[in-house]
Amino acid sequence: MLAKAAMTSGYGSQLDPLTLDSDEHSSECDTDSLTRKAPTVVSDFATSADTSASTFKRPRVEPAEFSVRAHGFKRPRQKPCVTASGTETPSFIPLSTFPEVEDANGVGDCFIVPSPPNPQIHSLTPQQRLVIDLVQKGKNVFYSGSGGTGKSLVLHHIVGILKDRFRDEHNDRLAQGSSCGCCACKVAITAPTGIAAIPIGGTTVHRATGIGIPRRRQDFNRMWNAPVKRRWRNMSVWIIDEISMVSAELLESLEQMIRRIRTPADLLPGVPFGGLQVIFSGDFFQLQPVLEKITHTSDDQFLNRGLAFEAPAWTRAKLTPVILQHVFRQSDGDFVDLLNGIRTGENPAALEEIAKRCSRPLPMEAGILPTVLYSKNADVDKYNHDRLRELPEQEVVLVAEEHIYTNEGLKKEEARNLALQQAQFNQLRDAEFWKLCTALKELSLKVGAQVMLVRNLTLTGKESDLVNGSRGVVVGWAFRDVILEECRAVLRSKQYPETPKEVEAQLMYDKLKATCFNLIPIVRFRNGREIYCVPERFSYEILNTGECVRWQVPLKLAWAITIHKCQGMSLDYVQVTLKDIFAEGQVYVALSRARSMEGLQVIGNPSRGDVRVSPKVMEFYRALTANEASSVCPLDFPDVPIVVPPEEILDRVKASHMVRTDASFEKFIPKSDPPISVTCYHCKKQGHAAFECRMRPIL
Ligand SMILES: Nc1ncnc2c1ncn2[C@@H]1O[C@H](COP(=O)(O)OP(=O)(O)OP(=O)(O)O)[C@@H](O)[C@H]1O
Repeated sequence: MLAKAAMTSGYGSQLDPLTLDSDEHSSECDTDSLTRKAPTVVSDFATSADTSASTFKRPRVEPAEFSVRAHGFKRPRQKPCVTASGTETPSFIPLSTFPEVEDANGVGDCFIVPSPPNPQIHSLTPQQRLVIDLVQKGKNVFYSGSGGTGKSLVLHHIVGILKDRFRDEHNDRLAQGSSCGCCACKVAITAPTGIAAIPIGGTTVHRATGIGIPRRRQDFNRMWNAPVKRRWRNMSVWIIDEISMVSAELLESLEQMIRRIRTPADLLPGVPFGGLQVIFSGDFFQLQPVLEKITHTSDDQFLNRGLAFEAPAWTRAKLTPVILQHVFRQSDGDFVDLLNGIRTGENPAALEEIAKRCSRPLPMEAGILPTVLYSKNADVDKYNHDRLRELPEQEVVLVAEEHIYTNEGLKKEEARNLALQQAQFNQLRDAEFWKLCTALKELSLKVGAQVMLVRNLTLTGKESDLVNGSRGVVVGWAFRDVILEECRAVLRSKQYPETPKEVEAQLMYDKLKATCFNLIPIVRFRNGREIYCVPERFSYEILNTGECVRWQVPLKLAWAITIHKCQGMSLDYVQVTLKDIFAEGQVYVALSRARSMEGLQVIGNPSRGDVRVSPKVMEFYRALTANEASSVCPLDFPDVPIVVPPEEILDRVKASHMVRTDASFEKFIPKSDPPISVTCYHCKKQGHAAFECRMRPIL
């Protein structure tokens, strides 16, 4: 029994026996608590077959009169796996047996690097190429541009190039000794939020640096934790996407810590970022970091203040800036100009103009309503919930199939081995992935539900026009058996080279056979295309530990989402509710998701006063484009107080020619040039020998 499946087994018990697949998975599905009548198969349902470009007929089942809460079933494997309680024996399924990780993230000891997009699909603009050239030359780069200029696309190319620069293969043994040269160990791909990190195959800045959610500046000392320290000493390149959401205080504190970790004590203060190549991508006109609420007034409190370019570390990094100019998301030049006027604050009246032109209700196209954007979570949840409830159809809850694969197998029946497996299992079980994965653990759908893809689909083995953010509507349900049979019929006459229809059938067949989902939603997209939306594999690997896998239908309800969640998305059919706007850049982020004015509706009578742009950001970009020094002064942050283990202090003390001044061995005075003011105390509170060491600001 697979471990994660065991964790969700409560849902695996509601499968209708009538819908069981005849293959080997079926026997594993419990059938005890389902109370429903047999669904009827309506074989000729496809009402929109005329508009569908699909190669498959879509026989539909009517889920009426039954309560379905099924599909995420325990999947049998050849080998048993450890449970949450550790009562079963763990399985060893080498990661190499799995297909390439599609949305893996760097966590734990290492980073998994995603495959780059096919470079032939897009020809890059000269500016996009320039960014890549600079990266290849080893420069520190900050590249920016308005929404839709291809920042994320360039990032994927950069990752591909770095993958070529460093070895592909991870060396476990060397990694222990801190010098594995594989790309995963050498490149930290990060973003400030999980939502932004997952699509680039990265991890959050907080997780990569091991700082968690810092409340006090002292919390940055978590970076001295041995594996984190080792990782950052070994790292060569640090990528931060959506840099606009990283605060100056965070960047400054991390830079200080990374520099100290990477610089031998006798060479302090060292070079910026300890010599790491840094690549920052983002648009400061978009969403900004959320300021911590001040709960108490302590000197040590971490407040997440300022924008990244206000950090002294930003100046020290000597970044080469590149501004991408060509907007790809929207093809209508007029719309691009209006959006840019709102983005930079130069033409706030553009908001009124867009609102006027886009105030009419959007027609329902192919049964699809536009996605509604709200600024607040509560509005979104309520809206989606209400809309789903209003639908008269039977609700079906698709429960994800989840698995944990630990790296450590049952090679030896040793207690140590089992303990390691348990530790790996615990780490995987607690991974952020389960919370942040874009595929939901439980997806409630009804016929008529407005949905959105949460991943790009490769239906015929190539990139399709159905991408993350594509809008659709659930038009029916199909039985797994029926789809499998259809696939078999197509594949029976398979020849080489395969036709797109055969590739599609094979991919669909494989995905269905890999899971136990017995009802598959049929979704019609805005372009009229109608598909079986079969489960996809979402995975997350922690190097040297194992892999978390979630199989789920790649959809989410899309009547509404928050503006913060939509940063980075392209939406083809969107209704923006401009009320309760509370952040700078929020109006621009909301409107610039739309691919065209035809697909945009604005609600709420906004006025030019609703356009809020930070004067600091305006000045920053003005100076950048004019190639002048910005008048925005770096903020002044006190240096991070360092609490390091004694051996670190002692190394530093020795290397900095510090002398002990008292017999109790608790206080040191440095004699170094440049002078570093260090005071070390025995840490009695923590009950072990640690020292607090205050260093003077190193600039
Ligand atoms: N050189 C190019 N040729 C063709 N299409 C491109 C090119 N660069 C980007 N695009 C397309 O433009 C769209 C927007 O790109 P992307 O999401 O990378 O923009 P972005 O700058 O990251 O946007 P945002 O700031 O809103 O996150 C995508 O569909 C992408 O494929």
